[in-house]
Amino acid sequence: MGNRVVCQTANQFQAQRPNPRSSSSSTRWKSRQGRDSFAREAKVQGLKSRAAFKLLEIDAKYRLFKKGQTVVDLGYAPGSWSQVAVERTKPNGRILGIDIIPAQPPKGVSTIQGNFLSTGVRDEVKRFLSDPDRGRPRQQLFFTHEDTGKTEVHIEEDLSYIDLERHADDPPEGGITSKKRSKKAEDDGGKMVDIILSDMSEPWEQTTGFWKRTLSNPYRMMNTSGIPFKDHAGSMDLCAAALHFAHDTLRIGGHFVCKFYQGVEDKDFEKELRKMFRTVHREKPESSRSESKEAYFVALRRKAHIVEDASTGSSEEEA
Ligand SMILES: C[S@@+](CC[C@H](N)C(=O)[O-])C[C@H]1O[C@@H](n2cnc3c(N)ncnc32)[C@H](O)[C@@H]1O
Repeated sequence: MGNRVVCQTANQFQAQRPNPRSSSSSTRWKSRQGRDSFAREAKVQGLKSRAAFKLLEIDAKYRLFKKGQTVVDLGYAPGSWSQVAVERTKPNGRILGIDIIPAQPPKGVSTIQGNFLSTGVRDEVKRFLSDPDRGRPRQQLFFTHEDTGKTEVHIEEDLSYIDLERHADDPPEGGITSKKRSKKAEDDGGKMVDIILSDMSEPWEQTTGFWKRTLSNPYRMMNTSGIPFKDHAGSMDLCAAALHFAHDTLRIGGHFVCKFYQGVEDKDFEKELRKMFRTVHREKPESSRSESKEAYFVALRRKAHIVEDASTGSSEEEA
């Protein structure tokens, strides 16, 4: 089975890989080999990219996932974080991935293609999530911006007639009926997401590797510009959009994981996270390349009664 994911934590995996620091000669070559072993291992495990190990490492430390959760994966392509989320929330979790580029959705993942910085796309995501049952059987949405500014949405149901017949007598997923799910969503004031993941990085025009352009290997753009401030500023805009979305959709007690490129503005963003979440950590996973400024905020357990000030975008106590 091509899509089978055998999730192994980065720590378990780390035990098998060479320690780049232990070598005395050809250090650079060996350390590069060491890092590349994450890519090789991703292939072996049927994961779509080495990025999976960053999330596995974060999850091993903070235990983010539970069965049946709703997870939104921002910047999901090619899809290894979504694969981890599917595996960790199965059998009845729902995973919705959003990406600006087209990509083959991993098994069990619903996807929306669009720019998450656009309000229209974020509204489409909210509409999708507002039905707590939607996305449990896989659906794929293509959100296409035409030159005219018009939007087209196509939905594909993933379950065939035969699948539906086969599962007709199954008990409700995880014992939770659709009625109970709707009631829970109501109780949470319409907030229906348990975890928001964002591994988005501003896409820049690709300059090499054009021969790799396929749907299953969708990198048509680079993830960094190579200009530190540009990468930092772009990433802070993406983080802000993800946090704004969290205000509207994340349950009390829900978690938020967000990639950023370190720079002058990240402290202010961390302050905002601290207002909204019980604990906030900065993480630089082992599998994140050491030469990269990339890091992750892991914000745990959304507090109750914190709302967003519409004019400043800042978090404050509910009046
Ligand atoms: C590093 S990749 C994510 C890798 C992914 N976590 C995985 O495990 O396969 C970053 C992704 O963010 C997406 N992205 C960047 N800006 C975006 C935006 N404004 N809206 C949606 N997706 C965006 C990129 O297209 C890219 O696919």
